[in-house]
Amino acid sequence: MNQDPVFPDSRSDDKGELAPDVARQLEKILGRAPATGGAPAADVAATEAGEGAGLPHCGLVAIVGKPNVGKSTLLNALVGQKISITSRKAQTTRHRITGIRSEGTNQFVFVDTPGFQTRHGNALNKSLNKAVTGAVADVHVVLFVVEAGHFSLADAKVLSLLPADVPVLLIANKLDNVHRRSEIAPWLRDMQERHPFAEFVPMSAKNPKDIQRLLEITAKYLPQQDWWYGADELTDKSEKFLASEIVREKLFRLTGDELPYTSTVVIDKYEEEPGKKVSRMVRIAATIVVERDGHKAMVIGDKGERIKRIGMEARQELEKLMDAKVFLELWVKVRSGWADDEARVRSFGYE
Ligand SMILES: Nc1nc2c(ncn2[C@@H]2O[C@H](COP(=O)(O)OP(=O)(O)OP(=O)(O)O)[C@@H](O)[C@H]2O)c(=O)[nH]1
Repeated sequence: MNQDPVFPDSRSDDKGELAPDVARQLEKILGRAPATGGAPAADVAATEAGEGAGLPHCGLVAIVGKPNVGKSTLLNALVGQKISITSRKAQTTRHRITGIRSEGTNQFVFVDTPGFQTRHGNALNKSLNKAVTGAVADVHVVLFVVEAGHFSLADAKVLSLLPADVPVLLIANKLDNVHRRSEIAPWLRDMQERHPFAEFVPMSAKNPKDIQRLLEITAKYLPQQDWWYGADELTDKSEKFLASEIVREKLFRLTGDELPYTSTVVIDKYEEEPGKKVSRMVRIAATIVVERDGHKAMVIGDKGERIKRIGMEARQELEKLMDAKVFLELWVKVRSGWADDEARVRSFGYE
């Protein structure tokens, strides 16, 4: 029998009461040929678009869900390497990029959505909700992760924050924990009442075939546009990227709420040389760009105390992450009207 690896024993589920689009989704999942069934991600995007085969697609993908549903596991599997950085201060950027996957003609840029990620129950409070919703509003697709067969109040809270005009894929994760697969169809029926999900993806983040299938499904929602990052970003360029992210994290953490989020960090120099006593030595020069003189004074602090501390903490963390001796030189510059996007592009060395 042509068994599906995701739904091995649910081919005869009654789908009669499912809405046609959900039934189609389910049909796709149940009827999918095992193992070899998936077209390459690039082809999927091109086919669904009907045209533009071979043209680049690139977009922002947010992974959201209550704690412990498997978001980090999913992100790491989708990106293919562990690069997620955590920050204690939420909303240091509108989009904290947690990973990039470039495959075929598609570039998936995964972004963190501050507030959704926290372990603390009180995080979904009112003041945070606004920022959370804002951060999700301009992504191209949202992966809303729940545990297959479950839907709690905490899941409902996260779902209620999602904007209506962004496609949301329901990721029913940990399918391997569901022993009676036949119960999934009625559960999906229930789920379709809760939100107009664009797709239903029962899967396991620990199953590489499911991850590949999810990439193919997600690819359909990436707009046709040039890639924002090099194909090798987060491999050989990743450390430069990490350096700017870590300086930025320390900057915002040590200035509290005083500094506007438009302040940014640009890496001016990133040089690696073989060390004499250690195997690697990295010299980094970075500029913290702020909008006003007052902000500059704030970053520098009394007798330079604050910038020293930012530099020291960033250096220590970078040394641990890179397993190298790091020399970090920090500068502060005032530039008003500094646009966030321009800064981001420059900080990655793409001008
Ligand atoms: N059985 C099973 N366990 C999974 C799967 N995906 C994740 N897990 C486990 O679920 C637990 C939580 O996973 P995380 O990836 O840390 O979840 P998270 O949503 O990032 O959690 P927070 O950081 O608390 O928000 C871990 O023990 C994972 O190993 C899956 O597909 N199947």
